[in-house]
Amino acid sequence: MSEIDDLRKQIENIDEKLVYLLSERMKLSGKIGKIKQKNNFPITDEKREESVRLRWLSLSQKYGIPESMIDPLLNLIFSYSKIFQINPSYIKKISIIGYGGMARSLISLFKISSQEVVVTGRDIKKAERLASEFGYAYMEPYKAVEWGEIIIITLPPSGIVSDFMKKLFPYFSGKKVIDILSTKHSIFGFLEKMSLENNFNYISSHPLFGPYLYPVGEKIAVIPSITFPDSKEILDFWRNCGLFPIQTSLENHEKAMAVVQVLPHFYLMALSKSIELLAKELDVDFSNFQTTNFRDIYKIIKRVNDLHSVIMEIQELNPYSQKARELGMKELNNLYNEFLGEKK
Ligand SMILES: C=C(O[C@@H]1C=C(C(=O)O)C=C[C@H]1O)C(=O)O
Repeated sequence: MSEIDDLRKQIENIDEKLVYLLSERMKLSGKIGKIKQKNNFPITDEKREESVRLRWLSLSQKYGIPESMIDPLLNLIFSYSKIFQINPSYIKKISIIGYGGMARSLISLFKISSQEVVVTGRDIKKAERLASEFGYAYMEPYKAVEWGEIIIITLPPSGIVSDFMKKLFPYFSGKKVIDILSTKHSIFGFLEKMSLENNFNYISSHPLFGPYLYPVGEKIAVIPSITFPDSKEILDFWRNCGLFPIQTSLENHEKAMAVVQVLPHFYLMALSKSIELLAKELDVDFSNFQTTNFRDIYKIIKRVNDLHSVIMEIQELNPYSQKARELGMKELNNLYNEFLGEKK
């Protein structure tokens, strides 16, 4: 056996141990998941994740492994560890109207929590493609609505008030209906009215995460309406699928979104543009000089740019947007003047 073959054999032995240890770690995580479920604790424990991360960092120093390996490895381990903590205790029939990124994200969650799902929408091809990605089926709109116990509308505001939906609402009678918009302001009132007129139970939800796969342990805001005042069933439903639901009111939700979405997006859009302009004006190619902080910020900027239409929708529709932007401008100006003052 050549020396390389011998070393490769040793690597294979270690790989087997690594995979075995990963499976043992996942089993322990699953046990913790059962205890959390019994006590209604959230799956994600950020404090614990931070302390695990710090421990890994100090171990990486001890054993001479580059620190930069730790974050990507641990992020992957945490997300799969949390998948092992989902213990669905019941199965629901869920009809998804729409086939965008958030529909995909939620369907991935329904898949790993063993829920029954059909996908529907105006474009049969797109709905079929999304459904089959997870081994689910397409159903035509009226049938899907009739089949589902829970109807989740994942359309943008313009889709919710469209003729397509207006024709569909009469078939919603007796169903539990959820929208997932980031800005509820005008649409909440519209859907509440539709639910009164068409005799369905409307409860709004807002996933507090982006359109990525398997968002286990993430939070989702739940806002009851007149036709679905007791949110317990839907809080339970989201918990059963691996999310951490937070009940709130329409007003409180919009205020919170002004703080966590409107203001940061506003700054990030301006930052994105200013970075581009400054580099042009200074005539510098900075791509080889990205610091770790800059790389992280740039990743976020890229995500914000990728979600441009949703982000503009939030800026437009959130009732506290103008206030958030005014305050943001004022603070930027104050900071600017402070630096001017220091120079004098
Ligand atoms: C396993 C747990 O659940 C989650 C997964 C963690 C892990 O894989 O180490 C840590 C914290 C939690 O977000 C736990 O709470 O300990």
